[in-house]
Amino acid sequence: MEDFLQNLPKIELHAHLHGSLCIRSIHELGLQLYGDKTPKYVELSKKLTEFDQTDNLKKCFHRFTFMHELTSSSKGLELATELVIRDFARDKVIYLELRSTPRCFADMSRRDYLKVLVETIESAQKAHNIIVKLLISIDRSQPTEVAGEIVTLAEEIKKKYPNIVKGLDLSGDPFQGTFKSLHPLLKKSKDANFSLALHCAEIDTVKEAQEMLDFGFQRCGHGTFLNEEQLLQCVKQNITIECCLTSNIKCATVKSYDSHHFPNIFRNTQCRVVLCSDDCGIFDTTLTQEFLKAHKFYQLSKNDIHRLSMNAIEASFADDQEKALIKQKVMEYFRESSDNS
Ligand SMILES: CNc1ncnc2c1ncn2[C@@H]1O[C@H](COP(=O)(O)O)[C@@H](O)[C@H]1O
Ligand SMILES: [Zn+2]
Repeated sequence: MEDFLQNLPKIELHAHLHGSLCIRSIHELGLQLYGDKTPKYVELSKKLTEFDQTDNLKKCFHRFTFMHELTSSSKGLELATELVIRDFARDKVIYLELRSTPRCFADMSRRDYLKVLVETIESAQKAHNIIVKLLISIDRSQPTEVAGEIVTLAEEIKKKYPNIVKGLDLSGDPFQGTFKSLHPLLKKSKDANFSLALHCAEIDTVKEAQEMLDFGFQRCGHGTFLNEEQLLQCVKQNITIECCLTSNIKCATVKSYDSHHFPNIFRNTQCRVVLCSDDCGIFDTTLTQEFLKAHKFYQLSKNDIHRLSMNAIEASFADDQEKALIKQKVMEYFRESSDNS
C-alpha cells in the first residue's frame, strides 16, 4: 500500500503556503537567501533545531510568525512558493490548490505579494509538471479593512489570471475574529462568482458554523464540530468537507485518530469528503502520509482511495477540461496497478 499511495497521482485541495514548507526546504530557502555559514543562516539553523513539536493550535500559529519573517521579501516569497510546489510535485501531487494570505512589507504591497505568487505559480507548474491554482486567504483575526482590501485585490487579480486565481479561503486563528463581521465582504465575493473554501467548525463553535452553512459555500475546511444535522445540510448544499487528519491531532482539536470525524462522514453519510494535508511542513506529513494513516486507522481499501480521489477531482475548482485530464491520469493509474496485481 505504501508504494501504491506514494505513486498515486494525488489531488491536494487544502494547503497553506507557509505551513507547507518542511524543515528541509526552510534550510534550502535560508541557504539561497543568506548563503552558507553567514550569521543569518547560522541563526536560522539554530532556530529551526529549537522548534519543538507542534502539539496545539496556539503553537502552530507561533510558527507562522517565524515563517512569515523568512518570506518578507519578494525573493523569499518567490523561493518559498517554488519550493512548496516542488515538494508537492515530488509527493506525486498532480493538482494543487495552494492558499495564502496576502501580506504587505516595507517594499511590497498586497498587490505585489499576489503578483509574485501568480507569476511563480505560472513558472513552477511548468517546471514541475503539476497544475497549481491559488486560493486567496482572508485572515479572520485581521481588521475588516484588510479583508476588504484583499477582496478587492482578489477580484482584480482573478480578472487578469482567471486560470490561476480560483477562489477565496477564510482561515486564521479560529479563536479570533468572527464570520459575522466578514459576512458582507464574503457575500460580495460570492456574488462576483468566487468559489469559497472556508475554515468552518475547526473548533467547537456551533452557532458560527450554522451562520456559515446558512450563508452557503463550496468547501468546508475541517468541519470537525459539525453535528449530524449540519452534515445533512452539507449534503443538501453540496458542500465538500476537507479533512486534515494529522493537523487536527497535532493541533489537539481532535483527541485521537479513533475519534476523528473522517470515518463517520466517509462511511455513514452522503457527504462528499476529501483528505488534505493543511500544513504538511508544520505537521511533518505529506498527502501520501495522510492517505497511509487513513488506510491504517480506518482500513481504507483501494476502492475507498479511488472514491476519495474522485471526490477531490469533483470538489476541485479546476475547469471541466482540467478535471477530465486529471481524472484520466488517476483512472489510468488504478487500471495499471490492477493489471499488475
Ligand atoms: C492548523 N489550522 C489552521 N486553521 C486556520 N488557519 C490556518 C491553519 N493553518 C494555517 N492557517 C492560516 O494560514 C496562514 C499561513 O499561510 P499563509 O501565510 O496564508 O501562506 C496562517 O497564518 C493562518 O492564517
Ligand atoms: Zn487550513
